[in-house]
Amino acid sequence: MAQASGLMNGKRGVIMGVANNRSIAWGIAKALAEAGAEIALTWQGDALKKRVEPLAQELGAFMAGHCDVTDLATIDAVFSALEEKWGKIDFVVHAIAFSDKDELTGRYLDTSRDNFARTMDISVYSFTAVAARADRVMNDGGSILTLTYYGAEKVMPHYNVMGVAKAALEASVRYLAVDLGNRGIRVNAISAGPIKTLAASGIGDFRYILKWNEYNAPLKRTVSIEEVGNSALYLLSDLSSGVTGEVHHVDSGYHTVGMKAVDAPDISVLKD
Ligand SMILES: NC(=O)c1ccc[n+]([C@@H]2O[C@H](COP(=O)([O-])OP(=O)(O)OC[C@H]3O[C@@H](n4cnc5c(N)ncnc54)[C@H](O)[C@@H]3O)[C@@H](O)[C@H]2O)c1
Repeated sequence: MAQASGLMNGKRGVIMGVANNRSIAWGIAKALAEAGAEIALTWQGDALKKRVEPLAQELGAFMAGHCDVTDLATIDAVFSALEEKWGKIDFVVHAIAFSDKDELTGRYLDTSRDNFARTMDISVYSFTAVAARADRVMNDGGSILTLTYYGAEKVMPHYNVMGVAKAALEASVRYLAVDLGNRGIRVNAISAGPIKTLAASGIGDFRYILKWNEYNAPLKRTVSIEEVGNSALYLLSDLSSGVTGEVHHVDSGYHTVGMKAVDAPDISVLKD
């Protein structure tokens, strides 16, 4: 992406949700760093800190702190650390979601109240909580991005309560875009196609979902974290200065098709 070099010069921001080098957030971090951004990373707990630390070193990123979004004080602490280090920031990436994997299989109907509330808290409310804190330390004209999935729009096998959460997350993007628009701050989402990450491994029959996308998407393949990163670079840079409240699909075009492709094999569920 040599043509992107310098696009993010002078811009600073935080990327929340790197767990390892397969995380979508890591694909975004690499694209932004390559384009000249100064980056801060957060981590969830000591176990992940060990994985995130060497990745941060690779990009010269600032380790902004432990953040478990169920504990709002940890979000406050991260934004205080960013303010202390940089004063103001220009972008925030929220790549955080969680649901009990026992409920990411079978019927949506069987979702428990506890897991429904926890899934919504971690995967939806946290975005609003982060945006509220970002508002206080963000330069006018900043950009905020979250990650969603097509299961928000259409029923996907096993996605269940996470689909309901992503629908609410996408609605949050639109409401936050209005709340922050008067300062020129933009709020968007990338709807990524399926990618094999730690979070995705909790979803039932995920290999089948990957294969189905590969056979039926217009581009006849799945997407990489680098491709999501490059689209994130557009949404976080001034190239997209007229774009807000948008859900941008980076899914090899899968969301445009209505049926199995005529030339696609009629596969059945694949077991690991
Ligand atoms: N992988 C896919 O197929 C796919 C497709 C579309 C959208 N997404 C979305 O992309 C985002 C990133 O997921 P990923 O696939 O890169 O997986 P990942 O496992 O690499 O990242 C998920 C991140 O969420 C964080 N997280 C979970 N609970 C948290 C909490 N309580 N507090 C703070 N952080 C918490 C984890 O620490 C981890 O860093 C998620 O929102 C996911 O729903 C993923």
